[in-house]
Amino acid sequence: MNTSSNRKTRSLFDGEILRRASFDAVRKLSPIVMMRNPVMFVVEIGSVLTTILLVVDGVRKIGHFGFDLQITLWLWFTVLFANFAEAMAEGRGKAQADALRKAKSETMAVRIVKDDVTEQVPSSKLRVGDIVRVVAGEMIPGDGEVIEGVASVDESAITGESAPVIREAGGDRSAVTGGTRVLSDVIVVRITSNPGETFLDRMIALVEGAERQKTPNEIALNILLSGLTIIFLLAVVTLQPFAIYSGAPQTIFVLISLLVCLIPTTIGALLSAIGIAGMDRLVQHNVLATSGRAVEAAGDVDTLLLDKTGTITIGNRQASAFLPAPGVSSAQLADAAQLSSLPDETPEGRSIVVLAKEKYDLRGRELASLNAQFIPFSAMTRMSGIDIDGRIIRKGAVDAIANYLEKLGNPMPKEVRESVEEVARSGGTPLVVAENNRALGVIHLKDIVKGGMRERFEQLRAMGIRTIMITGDNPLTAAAIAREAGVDDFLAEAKPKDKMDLIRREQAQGKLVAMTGDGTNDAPALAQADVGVAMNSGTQAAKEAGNMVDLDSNPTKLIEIVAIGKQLLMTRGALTTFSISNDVAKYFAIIPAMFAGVFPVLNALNIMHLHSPESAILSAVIFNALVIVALIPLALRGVAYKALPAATLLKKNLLVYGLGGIIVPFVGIKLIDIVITLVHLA
Ligand SMILES: Nc1ncnc2c1ncn2[C@@H]1O[C@H](COP(=O)(O)OP(=O)(O)OP(=O)(O)O)[C@@H](O)[C@H]1O
Ligand SMILES: [K+]
Ligand SMILES: [Mg+2]
Repeated sequence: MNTSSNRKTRSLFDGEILRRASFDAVRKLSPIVMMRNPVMFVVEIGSVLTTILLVVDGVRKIGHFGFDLQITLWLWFTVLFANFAEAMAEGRGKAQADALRKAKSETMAVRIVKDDVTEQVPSSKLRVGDIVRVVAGEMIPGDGEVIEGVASVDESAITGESAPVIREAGGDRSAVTGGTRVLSDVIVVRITSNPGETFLDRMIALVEGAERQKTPNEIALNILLSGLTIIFLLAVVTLQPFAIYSGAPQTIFVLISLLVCLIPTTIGALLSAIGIAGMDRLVQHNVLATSGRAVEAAGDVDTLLLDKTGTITIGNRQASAFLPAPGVSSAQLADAAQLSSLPDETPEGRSIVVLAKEKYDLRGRELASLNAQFIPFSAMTRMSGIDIDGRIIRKGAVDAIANYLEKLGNPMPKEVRESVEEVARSGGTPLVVAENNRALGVIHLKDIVKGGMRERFEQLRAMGIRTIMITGDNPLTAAAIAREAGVDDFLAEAKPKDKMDLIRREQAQGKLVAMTGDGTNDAPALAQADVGVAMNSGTQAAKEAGNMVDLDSNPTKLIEIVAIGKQLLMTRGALTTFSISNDVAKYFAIIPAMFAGVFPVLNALNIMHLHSPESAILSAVIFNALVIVALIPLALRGVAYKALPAATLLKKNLLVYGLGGIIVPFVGIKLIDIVITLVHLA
């Protein structure tokens, strides 16, 4: 199955989506659903009232049936058009959710009971903590973390990308997703989510919009719109006594028409569609956002933090050379490096074992037979090692080993520092190896910067966003990579907490911070950031901490995310402006129509020269409904975004949507008036 073809080719106005949205528009008439949208709920109540009155008047044979019927119908259309807009926005996500459900097929899993004992269980029976073995050709039965082995995996079911990806134990590429397929080799996976709570389940709920919550901005705007609605409701209600007093009592149909024309129905109808369409645009870019608030925050981001390994660089750090200290042979260094790396399940550790084997013909040793204690790597200590037969071997980041040796009273020799600098200047990661209290030399870990980084960072700069690389690596390596990738600034030798503290400092200055990362050591920072984008290739912890996951694992995806966020904010602003200003014209259509009979001077307001009072009111109501439909494409696609200063954009939008909002209805209402007059005469 290929969801990406679905994702990328299904147009916004696909026939099937239109059909489904038409049904949904009717379904959404339920008052329980409508109540979430106060402006449109008022229109619905108005429609119900006019419908009842229409029947009562019909039975009693009073009123202008033709006019009243048309008003009633157009009021219902107004509500339906609003529902249709929302349903259209949900449409593409729903279609995508259907496709994803197909990937959720039941498979049989091989669960490891203990050591060599395995059993077959259906994937739906797997629970958190279960260990399963998956071999080439099989479907991965649930979300989990690879704890043993390396494999290439086809993740197209969720990413739509057909190129296989590497998933391996130990490093930052250890997370696997249920429903994806192992293409080669064997991996052992620890299951990390229960059935019904998997990534695929969450992804389905997300694209379908089932979990969508209103953002604080939307809630604030809704309150403002409700306030306006109440004010206009009071105005219309108090108008009637005045109208009766002046000898021109108005029918309920006319009063409700006036109310509906005055309240901000355009934005009320499109607000939710704008938000959903923004989230959907992200999905089209292979980004899953768990919070709408994060999408809005993305529109205002000032600072972007990225980790180095696996985000800016490919992240497959491989040992490429041993640089021994004076008086130490290469073989001796390789031996110690290999020994300390035998139980080290990180990609770095495994590559050291391989290099030692290749270069110095050191045999892979059987660890179990040796009486050894392993010290695993952690981002806190930035070291790993082994205690074996009285030998204490450590390897790790330069400053970590330097401190360690310092404490043992034997500082790192100058020659080792020189090797370190040589490796670091080339952008490689130097790992220093120490045995007992002595530095044996340096391992050169090679990594490469991903393609196209420099151009993308330049784009971010043009958008006014400052990029900072943060890494646990040493300052020299960091500087080399920062220069090559073209980031604005960097922070080296950072522990997980330092990453988080840097974000806090930026936020304390009132800045909105985005963070992109993949490792467990990035998780606290991803959680602290306003926009936390985890790479899909990253660890489970990183994916859970962030509020977005990039299925393409592309660190510069933030460019698109920011553009989509800005576009969302601008679209909402533009349509709010348009909505409020386009209600002005309707005032000029309806008020003269209501009172021209008793106050001929009000005819001066009838600048559109509408045919009759009835056609004037009807035209305004029809325009009010049709403008919703006319603006659906804009609400769904978003207003065009260009990387211009905020003030310029604001000025331009006020001109287009504010002034446009005042002029367009005058023309529109006049045209509708001409058409209905012609139809009546015919
Ligand atoms: N298996 C290992 N054993 C010992 N030291 C290691 C091992 N792996 C990495 N290191 C050292 O620890 C440092 C910190 O690693 P960490 O994973 O925290 O950050 P990083 O991957 O270098 O950077 P980033 O945060 O950008 O991903 C590395 O730069 C390296 O010097
Ligand atoms: K209106
Ligand atoms: Mg990392």
